[in-house]
Amino acid sequence: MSRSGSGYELLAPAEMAAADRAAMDAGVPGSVLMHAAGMAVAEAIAGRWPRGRLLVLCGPGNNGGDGFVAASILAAQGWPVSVALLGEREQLRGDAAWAASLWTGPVMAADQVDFLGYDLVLDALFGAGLARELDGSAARLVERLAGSGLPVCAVDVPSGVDGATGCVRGVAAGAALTVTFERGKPGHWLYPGRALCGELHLAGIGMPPSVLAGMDIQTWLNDPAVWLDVFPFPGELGHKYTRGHALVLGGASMTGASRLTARAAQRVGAGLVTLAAPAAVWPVYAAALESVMVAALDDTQGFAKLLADERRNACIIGPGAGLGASTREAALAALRLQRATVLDADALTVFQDAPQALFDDIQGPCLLTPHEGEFARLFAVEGGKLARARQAAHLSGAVVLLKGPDTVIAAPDGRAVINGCAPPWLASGGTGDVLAGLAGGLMAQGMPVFEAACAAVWLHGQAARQIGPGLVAEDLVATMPGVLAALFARKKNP
Ligand SMILES: NC(=O)C1=CN([C@@H]2O[C@H](COP(=O)(O)OP(=O)(O)OC[C@H]3O[C@@H](n4cnc5c(N)ncnc54)[C@H](O)[C@@H]3O)[C@@H](O)[C@H]2O)[C@@H](O)CC1
Ligand SMILES: [K+]
Repeated sequence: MSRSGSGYELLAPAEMAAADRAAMDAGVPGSVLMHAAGMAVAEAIAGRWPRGRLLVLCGPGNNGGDGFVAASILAAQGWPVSVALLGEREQLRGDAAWAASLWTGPVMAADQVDFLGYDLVLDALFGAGLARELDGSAARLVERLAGSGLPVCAVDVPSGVDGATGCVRGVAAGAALTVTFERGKPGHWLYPGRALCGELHLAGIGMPPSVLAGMDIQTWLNDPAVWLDVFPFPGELGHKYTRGHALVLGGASMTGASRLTARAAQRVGAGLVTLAAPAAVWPVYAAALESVMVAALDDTQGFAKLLADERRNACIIGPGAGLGASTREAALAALRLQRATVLDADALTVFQDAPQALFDDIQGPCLLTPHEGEFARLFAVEGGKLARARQAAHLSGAVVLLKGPDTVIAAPDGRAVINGCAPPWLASGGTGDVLAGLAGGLMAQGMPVFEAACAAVWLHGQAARQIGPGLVAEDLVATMPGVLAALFARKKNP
């Protein structure tokens, strides 16, 4: 899936509607925005497909209005265009009624549509105004569209996809191309909506920049623009003691996991990394690690004792840690001392019986990195992925990084980022351990938690893209220098 256009700010449909209203208040008529939207759709279609028989499906609101505009423009360019309307023409209101008046050809009733005989469909049924599950004639039409096998261009979102959540409300037909306006929406980047959008094209429609600049945007696509300003680029006068000291808890049996974590923390720039492991397995770790220091833990309080040295300013606990008391004690010790703390894997599950006890101790900088299973063990929250991550951050007081193909990072203050750069070959054992190490390594260097989490996810995804299929977790660590070099170059030449 390729994505064109610029812009990493995301607006939920209700926010986009508010922007539309503000633009109108600022003196840009809705019809002007709608004409620009329809024109952008027509241009996108003409730029992508050879001229062919086009069926335009218009809905009862302004999404349908965009469809009427695009139909009129393409017909004037000589495209054979047919238009069908879901609903009654007399019921159209405002800008949509104006747009329909531009179309002088026949308008079919949606239930009369026969998909045979067309080369392409423009789906302008529902966009930002989707308010409930599709049912009845609307659902039947979208089901028939999905089953038609025809290529689809969707206006704003594929009809039935909720722009706020990416969830399908009833039914939706996948598009080859989705043309949206001014800013992307969370639903373009959250699955299943993301897969249903096909290629995403972002078109400007003349919204005054002051309108968008005046919005309190809280949701972004993961992009260095969100966090580059606070990324810890090493200073010329820096030395290892100024670049943080990450302390990683090693487990008694799954020794590879925390080694990956420690190496990732090093690679991303932590000045020093110590791996603290039970004394019985200390030789395993010590033999496998050179520049990572290995400390032997003789009891469950050992980790807390290591934290007495304040220079150990960040902790990464969980990968391969095991579900015993030592993992729990280490996590609580780090949190109580308000060290920058990453809790991953076992360090999340170990609190499943009493998550509030964990949340009560989160007073300082803390990142939780659950996958969906671990998340469900800690948080009884419902809704789309973005809303659930936000609620979890609010409830716990930690930044929550909810993993998956569309990883969401949410901060307790309401900010959230959706990641769009993780290829599917990242889904393999050990990659999460590397991610925890990258985040913790950045936090050790003083990067704020939310931005560190976003940067870690981005670096992880970029490394995976460079490696390609066949990736194993170790490759991510080895690829990090090249990814960082490209990021450093971007910092110099933004
Ligand atoms: N001036 C504007 O507001 C602009 C809006 N634009 C377009 O307008 C769209 C938003 O327009 P609207 O807010 O009118 O919303 P939509 O056109 O997406 O949908 C609203 C209509 O659908 C009906 N509806 C909602 N959910 C339904 C369901 N499940 N089953 C059956 N009917 C349902 C509503 O009753 C209403 O009639 C955007 O997606 C974009 O395409 C663009 O033209 C840019 C300018
Ligand atoms: K649509």
